[in-house]
Amino acid sequence: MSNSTPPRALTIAGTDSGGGAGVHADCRTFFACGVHATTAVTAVTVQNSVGVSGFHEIPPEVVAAQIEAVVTDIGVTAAKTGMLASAAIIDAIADTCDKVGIGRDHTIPFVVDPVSASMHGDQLLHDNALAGLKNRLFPRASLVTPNLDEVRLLTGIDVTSRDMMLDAAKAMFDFGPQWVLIKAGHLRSDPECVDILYDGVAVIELPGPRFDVKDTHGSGDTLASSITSALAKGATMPSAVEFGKRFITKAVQNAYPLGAGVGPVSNFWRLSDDRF
Ligand SMILES: Nc1ncnc2c1ncn2[C@@H]1O[C@H](COP(=O)(O)OP(=O)(O)OP(=O)(O)O)[C@@H](O)[C@H]1O
Ligand SMILES: Cc1ncc(COP(=O)(O)O)c(N)n1
Repeated sequence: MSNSTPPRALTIAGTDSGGGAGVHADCRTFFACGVHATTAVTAVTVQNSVGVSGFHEIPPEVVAAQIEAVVTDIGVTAAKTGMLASAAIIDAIADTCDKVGIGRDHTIPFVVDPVSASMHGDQLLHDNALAGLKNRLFPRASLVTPNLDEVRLLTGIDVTSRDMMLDAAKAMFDFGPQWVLIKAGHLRSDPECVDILYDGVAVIELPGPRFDVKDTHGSGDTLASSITSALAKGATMPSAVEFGKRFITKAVQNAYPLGAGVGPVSNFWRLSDDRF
């Protein structure tokens, strides 16, 4: 007897030694969603609940080789990016995605989370890499998932109300992705957390409660990797994002304290159980 191969997702991202965000959050989320996790590590961060004190970049050719090794043998049914660190790594990823068939014009859906800094404000992407994100990755993306700080950095739009999120979505859409998801986590004046999904025509609101919690480390990664999990199983973009929104809402609700700083959202809320 042999069992069938499950859906496989690839995360192209940095590690978080504290285990709250990055590759760790992505792999846990893939696992919780019943998806086999594969990785292409871009950088190793020195990180805990208080912040990021440094990182070591992986050579671009090693990042490319990881992607190629995984896709050509294991095959992946969806891929996502997180921390990418440098322009050279972004170039290597874009070239490799074209080579192995990842992206909006290929069969493997590609979620690009334009991570620029940690929630503590520590920079995770060099300033000169923003052009690479815009010119090389966004046009290949099936979905881009900026938070409001990333929207400001990439488009100059300072979103201060729910109405302005559509302006942000339109400006991000002009960079060439198939879909845009604007995340409302940083719109703290809003009593709810309503994210917006846009494809140039449809505007889909993703409503959700706003929980009064301090432990939200890894929320962006967890949302993007739960969406990627649903895409890996063949979901359409609107239903993948609706699934992701349900997943992250429960993950924030079940966030837990860790260390002296900010704890992570729970990627394993679905598995919580009091039995061994
Ligand atoms: N306090 C909250 N209560 C409920 N949902 C939240 C809360 N904060 C963030 N979210 C949700 O979490 C997801 C990630 O949003 P956010 O805007 O915080 O992204 P991010 O800044 O990239 O996350 P990160 O904290 O990893 O940097 C979104 O779906 C958002 O609506
Ligand atoms: C390796 C890595 N990737 C992503 C984040 C962003 O997560 P957060 O905004 O919650 O700090 C991070 N801190 N570290």
